[in-house]
Amino acid sequence: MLHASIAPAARPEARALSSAGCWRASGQTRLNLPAAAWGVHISSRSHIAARSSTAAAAASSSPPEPPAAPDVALLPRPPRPAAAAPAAPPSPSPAVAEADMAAAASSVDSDAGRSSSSDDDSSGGGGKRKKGSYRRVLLVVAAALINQRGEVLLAQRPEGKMRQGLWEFPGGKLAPGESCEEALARELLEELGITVAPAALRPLAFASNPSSAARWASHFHLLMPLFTCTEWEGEPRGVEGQQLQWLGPDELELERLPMPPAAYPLLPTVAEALRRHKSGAAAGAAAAQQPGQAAAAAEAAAAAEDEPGSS
Ligand SMILES: Nc1nc2c([nH]c(=O)n2[C@H]2C[C@H](O)[C@@H](COP(=O)(O)OP(=O)(O)OP(=O)(O)O)O2)c(=O)[nH]1
Repeated sequence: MLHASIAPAARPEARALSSAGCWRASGQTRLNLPAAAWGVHISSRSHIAARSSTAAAAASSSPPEPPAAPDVALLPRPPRPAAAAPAAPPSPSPAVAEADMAAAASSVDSDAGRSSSSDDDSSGGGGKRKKGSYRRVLLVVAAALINQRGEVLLAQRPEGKMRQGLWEFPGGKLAPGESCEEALARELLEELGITVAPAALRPLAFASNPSSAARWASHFHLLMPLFTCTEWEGEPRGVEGQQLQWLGPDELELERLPMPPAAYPLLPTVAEALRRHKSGAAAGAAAAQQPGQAAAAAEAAAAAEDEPGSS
């Protein structure tokens, strides 16, 4: 089952998703807490430790009391020992193995309450998910780059990558410690050779779907925030040898290009954003032609920019 949810740019929770990394999967709320928040947990833990040692010192003079129950819900779980390597999927291709390694490098234990990144088709864990275990979330960030003609850029996945040949919104997985915006700015530089300021990325929507491979579907879930971007430095080019194409809203909806699973459900939302972008730009240009209407033109353009999901 695939579905996408629109997260208009102006909604604070959309920004919260991208910056704080908070989501719900398998009935569990997961928090990717900022360092400050972890500091709070650590200090509350130290407090508990201090309380325990005070209690130990007092034990010689008074009968031991049961330790005060900490608010365990607020404490990060201790990291679990590394799990045994899961069974590999049948006959992995070199590309799959490569993706798996990259995924493992950016993976953190989801049981520690943090994000987990692992490629949906390439990570192991076959069979049934252990009852009560967390589903791993593959967090991928992507960009709808919109040019002045109101077209969006699609890139073809290069040879050697999983799902090679499919057309996607440029982007990729987060590296450890990166915010969504930082990861996306890095990916856009690596893949397209363009420089994007993280502040120029505006949340538009997100895709959320289980692994497309049925056997992994109960283990992995792909979550992909999509940002719009209208300002960058440099001319986009396929740094990894990938083909690029700019598409208008109608082409985007009608061409039915082969795409990876999380891209399809986003197409209507992106097409809508392109149309808004174009009509906003046209309104601005028309107003500019009226004598003495330069301010109105600027206002119309600014209003179009501020519209949720517009860029
Ligand atoms: N970038 C991108 N990935 C998508 C889209 N739709 C979709 O299902 N995906 C999936 C395909 C992949 O399984 C995953 C992206 O992983 P990736 O392998 O491209 O990530 P990466 O750039 O970090 O690659 P690597 O360094 O691990 O080789 O997200 C999309 O529109 N854009």
